[in-house]
Amino acid sequence: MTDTAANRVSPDRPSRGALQAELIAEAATKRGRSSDLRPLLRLIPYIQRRPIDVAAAAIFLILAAAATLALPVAARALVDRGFATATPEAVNQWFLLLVGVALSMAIFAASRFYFVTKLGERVVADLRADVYDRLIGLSPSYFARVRTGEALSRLTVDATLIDSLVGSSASIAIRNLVMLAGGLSMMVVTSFKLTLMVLLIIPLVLVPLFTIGRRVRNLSTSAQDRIAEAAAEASESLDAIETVQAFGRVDYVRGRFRQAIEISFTAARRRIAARSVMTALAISIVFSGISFVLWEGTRSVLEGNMTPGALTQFVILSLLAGSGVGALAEVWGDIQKAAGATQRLSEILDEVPDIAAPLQPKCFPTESLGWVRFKDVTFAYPSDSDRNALIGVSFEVRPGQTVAIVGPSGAGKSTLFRLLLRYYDPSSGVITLDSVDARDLGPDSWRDRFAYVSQNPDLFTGTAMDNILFGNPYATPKMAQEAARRAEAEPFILSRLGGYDQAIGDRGRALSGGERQRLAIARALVRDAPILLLDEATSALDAENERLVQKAFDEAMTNRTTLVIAHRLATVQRADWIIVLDKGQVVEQGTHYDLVAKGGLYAHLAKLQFEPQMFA
Ligand SMILES: Nc1ncnc2c1ncn2[C@@H]1O[C@H](COP(=O)(O)OP(=O)(O)OP(=O)(O)O)[C@@H](O)[C@H]1O
Repeated sequence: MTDTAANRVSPDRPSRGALQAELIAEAATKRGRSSDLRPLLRLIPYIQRRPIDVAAAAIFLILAAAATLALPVAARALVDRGFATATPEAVNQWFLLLVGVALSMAIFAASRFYFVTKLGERVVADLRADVYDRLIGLSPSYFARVRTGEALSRLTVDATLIDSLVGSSASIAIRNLVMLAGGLSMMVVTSFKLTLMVLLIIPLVLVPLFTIGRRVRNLSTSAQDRIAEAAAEASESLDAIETVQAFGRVDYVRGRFRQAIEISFTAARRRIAARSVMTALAISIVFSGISFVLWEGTRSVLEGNMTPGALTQFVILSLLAGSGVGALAEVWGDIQKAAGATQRLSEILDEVPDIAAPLQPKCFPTESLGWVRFKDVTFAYPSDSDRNALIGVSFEVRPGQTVAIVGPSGAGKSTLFRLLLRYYDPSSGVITLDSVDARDLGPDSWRDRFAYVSQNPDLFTGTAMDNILFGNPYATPKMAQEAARRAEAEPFILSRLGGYDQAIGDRGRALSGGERQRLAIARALVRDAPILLLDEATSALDAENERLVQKAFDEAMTNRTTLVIAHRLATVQRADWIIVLDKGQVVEQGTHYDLVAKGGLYAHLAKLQFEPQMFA
């Protein structure tokens, strides 16, 4: 981790990671469950990829359970033989055996914990990576349906739930199942009658405990919600403190906060009361049960039907079995939650990208001309399939030409770029580059031939050099510097940022609009792609920045086929050809002077949009 200001935390505050973990854990408690456990089958291939860990986990699971079950046997031997023979040596021996059993239990349990938890972390790491691989390859139409926040929360919260399942709940469940099966069989062997009694008592103990347990859980969620509401109330009024004070509503706000606090206190009191009842019930039922079995057992010992050691063994075994049932019931909820989480992650894994490579993708000719053609292209966004955003659009951009696309807002200019970058494919019609149909290629090889500068370019946290090389990971630092020079970005990189290797801050937010755009032009230049797509910023830059960006654009356009969504007079005047879009259709095309002379939509737009610039 680099030592940036954002990462430095004061020692008495939780770190960013700790806060994040807390938020994720809180969100996880509120996630829904699924009574259908089938989605969990989806995890099997991930588990199968780690056979050694699975084998080690299984072996230590069984060994740890066996060692735990050996403990009551050792206790029995100690009581029956140790006490009976009563020689100090025998007692020493039996205690040594007991310590030996306990020690091996410790080693097996630790190894089981290590392998099972490691397996869980591994499975979740693999699953997370797969989900992210899938997400980043999906087309923007997916993110029009599913909010980015939702996708991210699946990647964090749901993956955490699966983590806790594979890394702990599953291990608890399997361990307790093994113990329960082993414990019960040993109990039957030790005393069939007492086992029957225990089997009757266990549900008597557990049913009321679970009923109240569920109520306590619901009450504690509702108490947390009330606290969150009170906190939101406080934060809203503190944010608006000036308004609160200006309107003399301080007492009113105090009253409301007090009320919110009281409500949350009442919720908390209910939870505490339910918990107290549960504690009392738990202690009384469990101990009555134990006493009853002990009473019956002691009578058997007195009648000579059982040795004291066998009774000791039986009591320990039944405690182990009882806690096994309790643990199983407790993790049942986690297992259902993890099934829900796996289901949500599987939905992402099953998502098929809209744009996929054909089975037998074609290749571009090695020598790229940069010749773009739209042939009768019609397109509707999947989220708005009744309305065509482009209708029968045909035009061509010949190698090396600069073509400006103009049109009123909503005309379809950006949509045209989105089709060129293959975020979507046309509903009908064909887009070709150097005579190759876009649909005959994989999206990556198609996009390789394009460099794109958007209106408001995304930059990444990192250095200026990282950001330029993002355009082309194969470029050398020297090529990146050359690109920055041509994009007029070098002066501010050296002076304001302090060099190529200096961080540009959180996503370059501290850079001005012009600086961001010049860095983005450098990123596009280093890509050295045959087609350049430029989306001129509509927001006004100051005169100096405007001049620099324009120079950078001019440099980028030289010797390259360029399509530019134009907002400036200088750009349209310099373009070889202008395409005028309106309501998704090409309504005019020609040169600036032809189109002005024609007196159509372009002439009108030029008057409204460009002319003021002539006098600026
Ligand atoms: N993701 C989307 N889903 C549905 N409709 C969309 C989507 N994006 C754009 N549209 C619609 O498609 C039409 C064309 O939009 P587009 O963004 O291409 O216009 P534009 O010419 O670039 O406008 P502007 O100059 O304001 O950016 C508009 O009617 C718009 O509402």
